[in-house]
Amino acid sequence: MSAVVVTGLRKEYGTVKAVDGVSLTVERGEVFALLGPNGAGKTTTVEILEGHRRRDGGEVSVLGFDPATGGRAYRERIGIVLQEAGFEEEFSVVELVRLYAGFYPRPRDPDEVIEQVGLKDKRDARVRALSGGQRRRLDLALGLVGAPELLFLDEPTTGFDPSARHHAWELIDGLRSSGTTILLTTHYMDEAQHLADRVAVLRAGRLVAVGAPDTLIAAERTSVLSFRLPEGTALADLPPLTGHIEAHGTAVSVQTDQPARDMHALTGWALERGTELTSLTLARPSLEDVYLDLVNEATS
Ligand SMILES: Nc1ncnc2c1ncn2[C@@H]1O[C@H](COP(=O)(O)OP(=O)(O)OP(=O)(O)O)[C@@H](O)[C@H]1O
Repeated sequence: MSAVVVTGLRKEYGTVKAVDGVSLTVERGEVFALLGPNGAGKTTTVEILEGHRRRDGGEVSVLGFDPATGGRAYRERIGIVLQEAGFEEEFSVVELVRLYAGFYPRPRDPDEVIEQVGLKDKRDARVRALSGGQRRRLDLALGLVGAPELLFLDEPTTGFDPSARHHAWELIDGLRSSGTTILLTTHYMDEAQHLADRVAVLRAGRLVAVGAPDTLIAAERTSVLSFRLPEGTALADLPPLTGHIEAHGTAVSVQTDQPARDMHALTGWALERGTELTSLTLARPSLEDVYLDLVNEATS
């Protein structure tokens, strides 16, 4: 059984179609990232799955429950890490994690969770004395302490310093290895590319792509050959290339889906002329390139 099955999901606010017929499936044990520009409908979708918002149409099944009616039995099996959780400021870290542990039937050991999120040094610190990044780690600890089968992570590393981000990525990789299903939202494409088994790109309430990052990259974008025109040569002197050529001054880029052929033509041409192609690179597009293409295409 899949962890999440969504069919034809709809949510409207007045005339705004926040979610407009979204269908997707998240498999058990998968890390699934919802991507999309501000206002695309990510939070609305996730909150409906969490049981925090009512849907206007469509079917939703999460761990076999309808989140709208699943109640406590459902909430005990999921973990939610929100962007801005309001905490009891006077509690210490360990007190708060213990408090949350008490809400679940089979919680994890609070100290183990505190260590896992990298807050061991702050175990007895008051919440009000934590930095922004440390609060986010505490958010994560509170989401994990109930030993959830499915964890919702809303922009889990926003505000983290680079080393804290990498620590969070390792933690999420570790949760995946232990079989936890993770549904996350993020605006960081490198994060999605690193963590997610599959991503879904939402725009204006509709899905514009779903798939493994590598599959989307392979399907949507060509490779890019870049180099500088050798002195004394013009664009017109270049050999025939299969790709699309763009030039800014002497900087040339070729978008090609036949990189070996174009590279061969170009280097053969340069060798024949006895010139060097300085700063020649062949780059595979990143998920960010693909994402920008997808959300921009959808605008036009
Ligand atoms: N409570 C609400 N009342 C009215 N409109 C809302 C409400 N919540 C969201 N919307 C609208 O629904 C659309 C989708 O919003 P949503 O918060 O789901 O987007 P998002 O993809 O999570 O954006 P972000 O990346 O900025 O968090 C937006 O147009 C938003 O203005």
